[in-house]
Amino acid sequence: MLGIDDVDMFKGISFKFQALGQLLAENPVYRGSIVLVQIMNLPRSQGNDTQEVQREINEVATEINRKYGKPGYEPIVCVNGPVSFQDKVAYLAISETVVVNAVRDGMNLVPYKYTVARQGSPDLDKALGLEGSAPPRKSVIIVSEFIGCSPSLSGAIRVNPWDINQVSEAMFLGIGMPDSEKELRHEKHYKYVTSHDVAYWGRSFNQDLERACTEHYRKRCWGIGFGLKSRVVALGPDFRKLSVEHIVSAYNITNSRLILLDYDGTMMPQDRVDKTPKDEVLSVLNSLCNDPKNLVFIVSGRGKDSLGKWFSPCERLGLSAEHGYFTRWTKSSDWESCGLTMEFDWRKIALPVMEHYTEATDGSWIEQKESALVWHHQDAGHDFGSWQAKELLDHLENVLANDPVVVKRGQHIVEVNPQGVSKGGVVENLIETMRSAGKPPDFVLCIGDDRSDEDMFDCIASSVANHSLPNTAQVFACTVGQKPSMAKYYLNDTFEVIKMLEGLSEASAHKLPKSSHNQVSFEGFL
Ligand SMILES: O=P(O)(O)OC[C@H]1O[C@H](O[C@H]2O[C@H](CO)[C@@H](O)[C@H](O)[C@H]2O)[C@H](O)[C@@H](O)[C@@H]1O
Repeated sequence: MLGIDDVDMFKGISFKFQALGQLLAENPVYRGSIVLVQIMNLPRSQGNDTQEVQREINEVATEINRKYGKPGYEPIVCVNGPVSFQDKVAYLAISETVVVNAVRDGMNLVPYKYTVARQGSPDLDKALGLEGSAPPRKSVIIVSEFIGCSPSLSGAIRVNPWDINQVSEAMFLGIGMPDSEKELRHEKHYKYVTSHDVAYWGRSFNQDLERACTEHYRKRCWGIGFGLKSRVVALGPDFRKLSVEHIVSAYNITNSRLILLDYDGTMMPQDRVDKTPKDEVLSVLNSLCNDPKNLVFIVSGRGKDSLGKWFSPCERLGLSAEHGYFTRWTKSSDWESCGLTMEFDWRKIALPVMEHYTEATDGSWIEQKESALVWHHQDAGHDFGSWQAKELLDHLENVLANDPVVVKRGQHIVEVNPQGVSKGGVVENLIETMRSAGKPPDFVLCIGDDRSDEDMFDCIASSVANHSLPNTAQVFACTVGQKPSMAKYYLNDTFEVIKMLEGLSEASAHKLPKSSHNQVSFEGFL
């Protein structure tokens, strides 16, 4: 076995020695045959800490050699640098295993150099006396999970360098590994190293740079917010504030309007504790619903019971709950479920993971909806909650990789939804229903603040592109707050949203003949 490291406190050299000690303690059969050659490059600095590391390394090596060595055999051979390039190549080429056990490091090229050296060359074969009969190439890499090259070494045995047991087991595994497996692992690494050469990295870096520059010139940067909340966002040149005059004039000339409104963060401020809609909200929704040219839907991630209760004063309002898992066309109609066949076995996997994060994150909690599971962290510490949410998202994506679900972040939430259920699907269905009824929408207003609402904007953009909407349709996809979004328009907050909707309802009120207040519901119309 071989190690090549600088002598510094991050390289985990003494941990590596301790792991070898444990291996020899547990497997006396290896005493006399296993040798770890540790090449120690000269330290790059000469501080007290380096001397301390050197002292510790020597102590551990001496102790292990005393315990498990015998005349003519030392399990640990330290080669103090500098060691010439040729000598290093020679060591690399003949070592069965390389161990890179740093607790922190940059890229660390030792495993790549080892792979190339083990692949050899005709000259090396000649030097090793293998000319003409070169056997298949094989190698074993034991690598710390905390160093830059680790993710690119898919055939390596990855270890936590702090865990002496694990490193020792990895050595045991490497030593006993069948040659055929060593060959396969070697082949993987060699392919990677030879295809990801300097020219490859140069090209991909250049491509990234070009992509970033294109975006940079296409977008405009804005400084937004104050104090700790200030940030710079890059926004498309067409992204602009939704002007009430503009939308009202489009509204006035159209006859089949689809109005889609998210709830939390759009109609209801995120920070309000009582989520019941205010009277002014119910009133504006009712007057929009009263215009026979309008189909108005609340499209929310909320459950059907809350939405049903909150919007009970709105007879003609359509509700889409749990991101479209449930739909109710009017107050008097029944809730319909989305019709997809669902299996919910994934809950048994997702729930314990969420519970684990809830336990570890004070203030967080789990919401169990009929179709989805949601982990909330609004009341947890701001930074810690966001950090945990990122971790949880990764964790859930990993454990649910083979399940029919989508894991998403929202405002202070991580949500697991069944695949195929999204707000985008709701929009698609509504447009299709209006088209089938001979009333394709010539006006679409869609407002939302969150990532799940981006699915609606995406669907609207596709409907324009594939002509599901008439060419002349007036389309207003609007996000709440200035931030990168697929929407072309923004309004700053829920207050502006309600004001704008009031503008539309006034426009309706001016046009409506008095008798229209007795019109039929959209359920009948569609
Ligand atoms: O689609 P929306 O109408 O925007 O609903 C999305 C989620 O709303 C609810 O969560 C939100 O309110 C919580 C307080 O009641 C708050 O803690 C959280 O941060 C908000 O995202 C709801 O509980 C979720 O199930 C919805 O998906």
